[in-house]
Amino acid sequence: MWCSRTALGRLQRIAPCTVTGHHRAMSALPKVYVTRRIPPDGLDILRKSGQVQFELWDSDDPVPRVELLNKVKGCDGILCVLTEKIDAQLLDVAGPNLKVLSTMSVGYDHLSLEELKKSLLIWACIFCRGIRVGYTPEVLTDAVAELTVALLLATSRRLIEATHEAKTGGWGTWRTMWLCGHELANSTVGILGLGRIGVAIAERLKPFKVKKFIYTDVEPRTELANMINAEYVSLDELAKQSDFLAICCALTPETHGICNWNLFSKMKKNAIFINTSRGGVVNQEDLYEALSTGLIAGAGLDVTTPEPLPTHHPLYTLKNCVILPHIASASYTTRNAMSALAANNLLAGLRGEAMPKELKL
Ligand SMILES: O=C(O)C(=O)CO
Repeated sequence: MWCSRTALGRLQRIAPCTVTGHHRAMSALPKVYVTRRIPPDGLDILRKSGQVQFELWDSDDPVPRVELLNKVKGCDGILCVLTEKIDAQLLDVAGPNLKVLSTMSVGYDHLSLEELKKSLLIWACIFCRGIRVGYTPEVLTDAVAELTVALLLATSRRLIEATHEAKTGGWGTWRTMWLCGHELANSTVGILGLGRIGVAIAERLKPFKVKKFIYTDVEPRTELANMINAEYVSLDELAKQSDFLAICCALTPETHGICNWNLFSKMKKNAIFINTSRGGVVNQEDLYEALSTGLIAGAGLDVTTPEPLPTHHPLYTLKNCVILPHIASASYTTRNAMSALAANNLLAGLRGEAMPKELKL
């Protein structure tokens, strides 16, 4: 149901699905479905715009797929988060009104880009979906880089193990080699996938007296690399030379499972592997083998496959594996900035204007 604000009080009681919108000439306003309770800045922008009537899945948990498919029918715009799979089925159900998809994320591996731009043959007519896509790069770079450094230090200096020992009586006396880790001073830091986030990580690590930054990507990224004085190397060399390896690449068919036995077996025994990109770039069985056999020293993962990683997963049993629940961008400032940018992308797209951050399809 699509309603005016006057009906909002009544409808809010049937949470988590809340209806809201603008009550003047409601039927004329574009219809938008927001697939999650997004941070307040973005919601305020949508509410105050007077430009759309929107319905929101007012919950911290993902909207069930059946509900999602039901709610997107006839929508002009969708604002989603990274847990929603935007595929052919959803786009078919949404129908030809859908003009804009705005995701509150920098990653877009949950969107089927091919389907978004596809032409379809319906009743002998060529119908081009031509859906424009907004996303949220840059606003989360600082938060993700900061968390990556925190995770790297927590893993390399064994902070989680250490607090556990202190709390559970393992702290006997000061011991010469107890809980020793690996330090950044004089190290080589490797970056797999050099973009804004990789540069921001390197800038933060430099004051720790890192000796050398190296990176690999599909091709040299000279301008970005010059900002951090990083050398372009092959994937093999990256594995061989890195004392710390930060994974910063997008998940694509080419990077799916790229961190596998082949990579781990070339890495140094003292190497620390850090992933804050997407779980799908890692072969987790191979990582488990590498960590449990001492092939590499440790891993810090903010992302896994699946998410959430089930509590019985073998990676949790390893002391040298620190697992976080996908929180790299989770600062109040950043999540609000992401929601505001997602809202502004959506509104600009619906007005037929250039979006502040539009994905080139
Ligand atoms: O924006 C993204 O892609 C995320 O993973 C959230 O941090």
